[in-house]
Amino acid sequence: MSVACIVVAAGRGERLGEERPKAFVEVGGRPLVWHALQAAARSARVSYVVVVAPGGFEGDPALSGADAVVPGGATRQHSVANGLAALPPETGVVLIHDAARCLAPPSLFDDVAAEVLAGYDAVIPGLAVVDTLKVVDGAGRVTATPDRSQLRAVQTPQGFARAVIDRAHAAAVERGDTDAPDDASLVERLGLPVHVVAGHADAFKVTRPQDLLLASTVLARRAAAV
Ligand SMILES: Nc1ccn([C@@H]2O[C@H](COP(=O)(O)OP(=O)(O)OP(=O)(O)O)[C@@H](O)[C@H]2O)c(=O)n1
Ligand SMILES: C[C@](O)(CO)[C@H](O)COP(=O)(O)O
Repeated sequence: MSVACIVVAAGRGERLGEERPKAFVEVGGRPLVWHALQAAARSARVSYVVVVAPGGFEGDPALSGADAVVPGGATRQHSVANGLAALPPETGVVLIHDAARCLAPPSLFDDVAAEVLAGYDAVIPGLAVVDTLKVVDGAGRVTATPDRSQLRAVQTPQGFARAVIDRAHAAAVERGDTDAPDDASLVERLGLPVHVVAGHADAFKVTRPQDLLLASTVLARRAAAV
């Protein structure tokens, strides 16, 4: 079955605070989206990659390895929908990946795709959380302390049977949802199970300035290992 990957790269990156869109900020001399695209393309399972790009960046040389480039939308959910609309008809499995998780290794794409190919409709990588989390009300009062052993910090790539993710996004549009936190949450809304596999420490999301320092360190470690 054919596996395609959508790399969403159309966000502004407000929390990073750089001039240019976050996916085009460089680490190790290359834009974040270039690293993400390389990892997707190096996965043994992925045969087609669509990048969802911010306005004005569709022709950027960093995207030359993509099979297709489409424009982004106002929210991540809209950007993913644009990517879904651009998939070739033969696509049976869809991986959806954040350009911001630029150092997720190819093996993570392989692992997620393998589980979908094995029959799961929705597969997401997750890591145990390292902080104690609190539920807090509008007045800043703690209302609960969830059992940490049941929580996971989830990453991308998230993988789906194509028919399921198409249906999940169509249902979101019907409900009027526009800004889902992730794609798996839309599958959850259909009442379908979502399967969690082991995430990877390198699949962290570049969100704030200090994350760029971590990304540089990871790249240096990889360069030293070869
Ligand atoms: N309209 C949007 C918003 C986000 N994304 C992508 O979704 C991924 C995860 O989003 P996030 O890390 O929150 O990126 P931004 O929305 O750019 O960050 P911020 O919230 O700080 O502005 C990123 O790869 C981002 O480019 C997108 O393609 N289209
Ligand atoms: C999709 C995601 O990366 C899974 O952890 C995350 O939900 C994106 O969140 P953001 O609000 O766009 O940073």
